[in-house]
Formats: sequence, structure tokens, C-alpha cells
Amino acid sequence: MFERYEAGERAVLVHLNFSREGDREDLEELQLLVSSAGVDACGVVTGARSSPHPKYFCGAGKAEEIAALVQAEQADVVIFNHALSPAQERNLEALMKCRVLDRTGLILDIFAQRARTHEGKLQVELAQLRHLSTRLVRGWTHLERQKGGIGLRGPGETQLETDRRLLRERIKTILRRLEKVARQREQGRRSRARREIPTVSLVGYTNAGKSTLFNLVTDSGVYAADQLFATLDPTLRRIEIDQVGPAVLADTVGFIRHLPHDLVAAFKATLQETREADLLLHVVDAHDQRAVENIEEVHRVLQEIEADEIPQLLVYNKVDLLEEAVPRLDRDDQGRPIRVWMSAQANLGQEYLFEALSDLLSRQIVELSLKLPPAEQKWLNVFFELSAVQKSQYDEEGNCLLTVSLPESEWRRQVKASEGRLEHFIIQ
Ligand SMILES: Nc1nc2c(ncn2[C@@H]2O[C@H](COP(=O)(O)OP(=O)(O)OP(=O)(O)O)[C@@H](O)[C@H]2O)c(=O)[nH]1
Repeated sequence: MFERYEAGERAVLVHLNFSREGDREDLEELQLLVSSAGVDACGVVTGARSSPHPKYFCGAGKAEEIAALVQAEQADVVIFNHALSPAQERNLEALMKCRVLDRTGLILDIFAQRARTHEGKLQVELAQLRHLSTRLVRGWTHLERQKGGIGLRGPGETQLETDRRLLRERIKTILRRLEKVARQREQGRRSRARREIPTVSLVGYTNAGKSTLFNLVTDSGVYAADQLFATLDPTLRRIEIDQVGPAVLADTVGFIRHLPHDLVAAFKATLQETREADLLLHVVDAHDQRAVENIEEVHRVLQEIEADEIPQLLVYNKVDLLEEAVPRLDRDDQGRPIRVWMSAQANLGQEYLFEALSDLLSRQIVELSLKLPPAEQKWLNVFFELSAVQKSQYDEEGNCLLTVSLPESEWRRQVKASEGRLEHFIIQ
């Protein structure tokens, strides 16, 4: 993984409006991302365009304006709140005489700073190398060799061919290692399923307070900071829940608007943990004016990664910042917990969270009687693997009569895997 980061660098931010809706927020988010990277924004250039310009992304006049600001402010880097093509980046760097970074590059740098686990680091490096491989061109890297810092792209142009080969080899090695890590993780997941330990995943918009909540609940030292993406890797801890016993709590990376799609793919394994969860704790910053939009955005992403059918508990965090709200647990008409109001930082309302966890997870075990015809008895192995079989016997026709007990979410997953057939074998 590259160490490309230097705190205290001065950046000029560029944000162009292509449509009116949401523009202001996008710029705010860029500013958050930049401060999260430890960079000082020394100027902002905004503008409007109907479509990107092929040479500089912005128009030539706007590019001159940015270059003048870079000069006046002695900026180290220019950060575009957009996706630039490699050619645009090169053209801009030649004109600005400083490093130019696009939104993907910036987010990658933040990921690189924050990755802690082996798998997370490999994923970040892979995404960085892929981003870099499209940008490794003759006559371009001279600027990067002068000094370190964000946006440093790597090897020099005289080494171009060697660099390309090394890059390909490195990518292959990382892919092999990632495969191995994924296999190990899958084994871990299976053995958890065998022991029937439920998994609870924290999800939520970035900066909602997931890591703080994770620390409070598990009493461990996961890094929490008032910065975006303080969490990159799913961090797993065991917790004890009344009437349920042990459960695994997973902290995951925060969601963000307009996360470049190739980054979502790069972090698929990070999100994998979320897909396999029995329950999602959807943490919301109750004090954020955009709380409702953030909830919608998280739902949209969960849908994208096919985690939207997993039961969810909304955790409205940071109630200490609200005048009217007090820690409490809201239930629906059937008495099912739907919302917890608490403060992870001020340690308020933790008991409501545990009450809801106990209630939701103990409700989730289903017990079913099934009659599997001879042609469908591979399912017996599946249920044995999951330690779900309570009783099994055969009748004269060779049907297997069995009673299974397993988490509702696991049952739903198996029904899906059987394309719905399993449901026809239930006997009342
Ligand atoms: N006032 C207040 N601040 C909180 C509370 N919980 C978390 N914070 C603060 O909110 C900021 C973000 O918290 P994190 O726990 O890092 O948030 P996160 O959701 O894990 O963030 P990402 O890793 O970016 O996804 C930190 O400065 C916390 O101290 C709370 O209950 N009240």
C-alpha cells in the first residue's frame, strides 16, 4: 500500500455544477473528505458547465483561473470533486504545475490511511494499483518524483516497462492473497453459523458514530475520530446478549453519497459481512440535518448489495445533542423494536439497545418440520452443516422427516438458494 499522505498540505478544491439539485451538499461533502485526509483547503473554485471539457474537464478559462489561484496560494495540490480521465489529469498537472487529484484518488488516499486489517490493506492497494494502471503513461510522472504527499502516483517514466510488469505482478499477488483471505473468512463464517452465533452488523452513513457505538458496546479500542471513514475494515467482536447468549458484532465502513462504483466493488468483501448478518444496526446521526436523506442513501446501498431483506433496527445516535429527545426504545404495533434513541459518546440509553437486541435476536429462531423427498435430500447435509437438525427419520417411501431450528435469516437464505422449493416441504 502506498504511503502517499502528508498532513498540512494546501489544496485548491474545484467543484462544477452540472445540475442544480444537491450541489451545495456535494461541495460540503468534498470539504469533509478533504479535512478527513488532513489537507487544508486554501481555496475553492466553483463553476457551471453543461458537459465536461475533454482537455481539462473544466473549460480553458476556468483552468487558467484555477492555475492563478494555485500560484497565489502556493497550493500543493488541486482536488476535483469529479472523476477525471488520465489525460485530463495530465493536462491539468502540466498547466497547474502541481499534483491534481480527482474524487476517486482522494477517497482512495483516505482508505489507504485508514485500512487496518490485512484484508483491508490488500483491498486498498488493489484499488490503488488499478487506478494507477490506467494512469501510468510516459512523460507524466515527473511531478510526482519531486516530493511525497497525497496524489503521489509512483514510479518514474524511465522505468515505464519495468513498472508496468511489476504492477501486473503485484496485482496478481494481491488477488491471490485476497482469495486466500476470503476463503478463511468464509470458513470463519461457516463455523459461526455451525455454532449458531448470530451476527449483528453496524451500518450507517459515514460519521454517524458506528465506531463509537462499537467501542462502547464491546469495550474495545477501535479507532474513532471525527473524520470520515474512520472505519474501513469490518472489525468483529463477541458480545453477550440476554436470552440469546454470545453474538458477533461487526463494525463496517461508512456509506457515502456518490462513492465511485469501482470502489464499491473493491470493498465488496468489507460489505460481505453486512450481507451475511442476521440483524443490521442502522446507526443514524440524529443531530444531522440530512438524517432522513442519509437513511435513504443507506437503504439504497443496502439494496444494491442485496442486504435489504435483513431485519434492521434504527439506532438514532447523538441524542445528547438534541434538546427534545431522550434515550428510549420505540416499538411497532406488534411490540417489535424498531428504533433506539441513545448516545454512544455520552453512554446514554445503552440498556435500550441491549433490550432491543435481546428481543429481536431471540425472536429470530424458527423451528420447522420438513418432509424431504429422496431427490431433495442434499438439503439434509446443508442443515447438518448449520447444526440446525433437531430430529430426523425416514418413512417407507424414503422421504426424510426432519425438524430444524435455525435463525430466520438463515432459513430465508436457504429458501432463496433452493429457488423457493424448500417452502413446499414444510409440514404443519
Ligand atoms: N455528541 C456526540 N458525538 C458522538 C456520539 N457518537 C459519536 N460521536 C462523534 O461523532 C464522530 C464520528 O464518530 P465515529 O464513531 O468515528 O463514526 P463512524 O460512523 O464510525 O464513522 P465512519 O468510520 O466515518 O463511518 C466522532 O467525533 C465521535 O466522537 C454521540 O453519541 N454524541
